[in-house]
Amino acid sequence: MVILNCSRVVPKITSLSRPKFTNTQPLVSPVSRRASRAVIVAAVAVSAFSSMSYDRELAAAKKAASLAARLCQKVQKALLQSDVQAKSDKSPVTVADYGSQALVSFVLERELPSDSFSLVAEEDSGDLRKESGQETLQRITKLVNDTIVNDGSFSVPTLTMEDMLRAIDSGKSDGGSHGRHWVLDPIDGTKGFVRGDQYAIALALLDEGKVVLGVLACPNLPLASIGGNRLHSSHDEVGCLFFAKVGAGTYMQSLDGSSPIKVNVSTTDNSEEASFFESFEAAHSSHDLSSSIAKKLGVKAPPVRIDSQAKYGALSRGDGAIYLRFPRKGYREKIWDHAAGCIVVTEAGGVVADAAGNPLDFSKGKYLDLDTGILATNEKLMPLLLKAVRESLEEIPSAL
Ligand SMILES: Nc1ncnc2c1ncn2[C@@H]1O[C@H](COP(=O)(O)O)[C@@H](O)[C@H]1OP(=O)(O)O
Ligand SMILES: [Mg+2]
Ligand SMILES: [Mg+2]
Ligand SMILES: [Mg+2]
Repeated sequence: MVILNCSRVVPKITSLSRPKFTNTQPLVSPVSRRASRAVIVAAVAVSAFSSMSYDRELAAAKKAASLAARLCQKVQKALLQSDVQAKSDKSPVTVADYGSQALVSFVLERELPSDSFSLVAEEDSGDLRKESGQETLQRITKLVNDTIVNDGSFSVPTLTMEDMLRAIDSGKSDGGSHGRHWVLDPIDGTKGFVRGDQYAIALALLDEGKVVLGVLACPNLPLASIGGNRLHSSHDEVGCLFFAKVGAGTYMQSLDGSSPIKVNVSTTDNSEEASFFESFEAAHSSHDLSSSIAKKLGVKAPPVRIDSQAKYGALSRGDGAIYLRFPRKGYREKIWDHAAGCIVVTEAGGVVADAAGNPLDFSKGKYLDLDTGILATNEKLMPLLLKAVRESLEEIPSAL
């Protein structure tokens, strides 16, 4: 049995050689201006949804993500090596990914019984329906039932293995531009989860193709800032719940249930003091490209490398000012990897765009159809960032 070292939950911070560049002039090209305008037009369109309240949905989403976080914490604390299985794409998937998805689906359906329910989620029950998946399915069923019983707010008979398969498969919706669809990554950053590092339960709601609310539960993220050169200790209090509703701002509370505080992205317009986030896994995002961009911007601080949409959460409270993500050519971004994080950042005053400056479009089904990469920062830095991205992509196209 492998027990993960759970005291090692503080994100690892890898250093980057200090750039010597002094170029800080914000020479905004017409293309960058057009791209920035496109993002602003999209923001105005989203404001049409601000009049809706979505209060019930947000309360249900917070409850679902918090309970799923509890289940995941329990599994991460005593992760059996045999919990890690290979899916066809070779990514590790654990009983916690399935359990989290079943639990979120169960809670949303219970809390919002009158609504028609559509869920676009990462996992499916295919492997669990095979003979070889029976033991795993039993363990998932026990985990979910234990979590529900411990919570004490649902009076339901014990859920069966068949209930579990149904709950997981209710995440088979394709989403799209009509009606409402929940979007779920039951564990975002599974590699971080398996390593004992950062991960997130990411849940969002689409209404007519727009993200109208998002919740990010980050069980291992310190409540205090992880930005800059701050030193972390294993005594830092961890466990953050970020939530955002269209037109209503972004808030953070502890997963233990403290009062929410409003959070805002960094307001710096000085790119030299803008530290940035990127994937821990170099295979998920080109570190060469972000290093080149950082040099052009004159960024002095080393990158903060952590797994999952915890990066969007940290950005939304100003721990750093930029998030860069450049997957290898051919990788297709999924909506559940960005929907919750995107609204958490935009409602905190940030901007999220692809490498051409276009806003992300969540209305096209499971995948995001985008140009090259994803960037998030504040409105003041975005034009400068887009220019640095364009130049770096021209200089080192082989980075992707
Ligand atoms: N080859 C890949 N390139 C880019 N992203 C990937 C790749 N494989 C998995 N992912 C997904 O990228 C996200 C992790 O991003 P990051 O590296 O920023 O933490 C996760 O959603 C992860 O999926 P999963 O939800 O299965 O963990
Ligand atoms: Mg996965
Ligand atoms: Mg993911
Ligand atoms: Mg996942």
